[in-house]
Amino acid sequence: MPSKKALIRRPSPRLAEGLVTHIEREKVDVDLAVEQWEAYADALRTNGWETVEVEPADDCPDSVFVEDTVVMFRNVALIARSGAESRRAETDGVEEAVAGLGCSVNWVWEPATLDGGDVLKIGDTILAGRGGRTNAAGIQQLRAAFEPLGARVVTVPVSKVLHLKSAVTALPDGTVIGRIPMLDVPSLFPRFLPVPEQSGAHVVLLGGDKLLMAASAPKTADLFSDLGYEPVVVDISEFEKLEGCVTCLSVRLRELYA
Ligand SMILES: NC(=O)NCCC[C@H](N)C(=O)O
Repeated sequence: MPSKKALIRRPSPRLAEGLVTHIEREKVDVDLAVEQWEAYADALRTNGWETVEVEPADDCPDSVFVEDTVVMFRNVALIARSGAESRRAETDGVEEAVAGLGCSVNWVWEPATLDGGDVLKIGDTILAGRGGRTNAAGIQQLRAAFEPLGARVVTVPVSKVLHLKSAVTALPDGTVIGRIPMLDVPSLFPRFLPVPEQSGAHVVLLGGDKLLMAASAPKTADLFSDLGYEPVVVDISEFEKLEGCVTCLSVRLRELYA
């Protein structure tokens, strides 16, 4: 059944200790991050999404990036196993949250690793990034979990950015958006629209023509407006310092069964 719920998770007081892999570390203002997170959650609610808070994980600096902990396909949740060992404890509260919403729950098992940020769904096609956080076994387990439900998993090599979705996301019509220098194999994305800013590669589809996106990509917001979309802009500067983007701060549940 169609549903409009979004999992979110309050930032840890230890957010500033979060992992940084592909960019220089910058000082994170945790109070500002909390304000930005609240504004992000408000933007979801204002646009028709009921937010569901996963129990905070204060000892896990990166726990606000809840997208990495679980992949949803229909009402089935696949609990991830991060390629970053320091992030594995984050899944505990997430299992409870998705089970509480009536999802059927599966797990990624050792030796597989998979971060939700490496999984981009476009209709029933699931693009899976094989990169620093997701290994081949992780992709096999993703396939085993979701292909029997009608998904088709397509693997994409990722080496230049943290996750597949750091490089690309997709517009409501399925057009993949990103910047070519960030892609290992650009030809894997048949309908591709280059965007002028790296953080413009990240959109959360809010429904209809609305695209949630970062304030750091104003030229891309203009481009999307010109194409007939309605950008909903949030400032997430403190999360961007930790290689986060709009997509990683929530998990949308669009087909709950209950
Ligand atoms: N899906 C995402 O893009 N998640 C961002 C995670 C950032 C976090 N500092 C990490 O390195 O795991």
